[in-house]
Amino acid sequence: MGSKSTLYAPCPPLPNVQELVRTDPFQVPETYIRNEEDIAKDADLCPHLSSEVPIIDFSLLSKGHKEELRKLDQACKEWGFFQVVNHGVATEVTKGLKNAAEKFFELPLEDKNKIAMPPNDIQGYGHSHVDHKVLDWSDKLVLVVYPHQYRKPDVWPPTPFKEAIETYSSELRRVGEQLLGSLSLIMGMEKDTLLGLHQELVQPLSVAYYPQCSMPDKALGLSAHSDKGSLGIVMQEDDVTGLQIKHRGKWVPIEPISDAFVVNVGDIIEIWSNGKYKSIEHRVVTNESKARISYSTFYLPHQNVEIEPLNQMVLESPGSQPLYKKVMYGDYLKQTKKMRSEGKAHVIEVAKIAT
Ligand SMILES: O=C(O)CCC(=O)C(=O)O
Ligand SMILES: [Fe+2]
Repeated sequence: MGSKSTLYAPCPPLPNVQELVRTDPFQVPETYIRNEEDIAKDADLCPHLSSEVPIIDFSLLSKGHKEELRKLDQACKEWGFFQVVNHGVATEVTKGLKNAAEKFFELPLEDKNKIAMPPNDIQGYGHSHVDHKVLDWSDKLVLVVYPHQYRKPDVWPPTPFKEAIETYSSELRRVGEQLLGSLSLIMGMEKDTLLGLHQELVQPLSVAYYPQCSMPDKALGLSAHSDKGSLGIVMQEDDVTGLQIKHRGKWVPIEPISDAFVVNVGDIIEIWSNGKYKSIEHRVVTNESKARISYSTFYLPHQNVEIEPLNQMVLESPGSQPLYKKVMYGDYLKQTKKMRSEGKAHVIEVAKIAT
């Protein structure tokens, strides 16, 4: 016995936030309240810049239209975020997922907990454990959908939610691969290069439920972070704004556009592009009167892939020097997970070369 067993004792599960609100809509436990300093920084909110977040026509992009590719390059350089329209995913598919998810979150907790995330795991319904920061005002269902062999059938919901996830994710695989193709082109490579560099395109889906919150300025639905994969695609609901991105030191809300997806550059594209394309900090704020559900698809490389700035991106950058060290993707994930830093300081600490 002794210290080792204490260290590895399973962490107690975090509270279910939806249930907290159901039992008392006005309670916000201390563990969710941000520190004063952080809250004071919210004066940097800039809603009027929302209309400037780039919008890209996916169907033109897929056909290789020069102007759309130029817009993509600009969006990834200046914003790290953009919305895509005309993505070709049928409304029945997106609606199908939204309807099924809404029904799932309405179930009693004991039913939802039939697919609870086991301790020390990242798949299933609940929260992956965090021991170092203010808690997020949300519950999540996280599933690795592709490749098939990473699936954990015990934490998948039953039909019809299961089918809706399958259908949506297979469509999103096509959209993600196509976007990686367009990114390869604007990085001066063959269309299939970035996809190939993943060795295996790992694709998790995170369905997040952000309950209403009686203290929206004190608790965040999701604290500031950057995504650790190559790309992320978020489907938002039409009627609740929550996602905000850091643009030139200010928080800019991403206003939902009906039938659009929000796409963002992750840390790995930032490293591959030697910092030309930016993995931007983002967060989700809470809403006093409405719950919000979001659907985030992530694309990640195989954990044994060595990530480093690509040659031609180094050559075209000022000074022609790599700005990031070589790091194995699995190690990158492990190291960044251990870190207590907020936001995207982990990219700097783990991969960036001091200049
Ligand atoms: O809920 C959202 O809009 C964004 C979620 C997100 O950024 C994430 O899960 O990494
Ligand atoms: Fe994110």
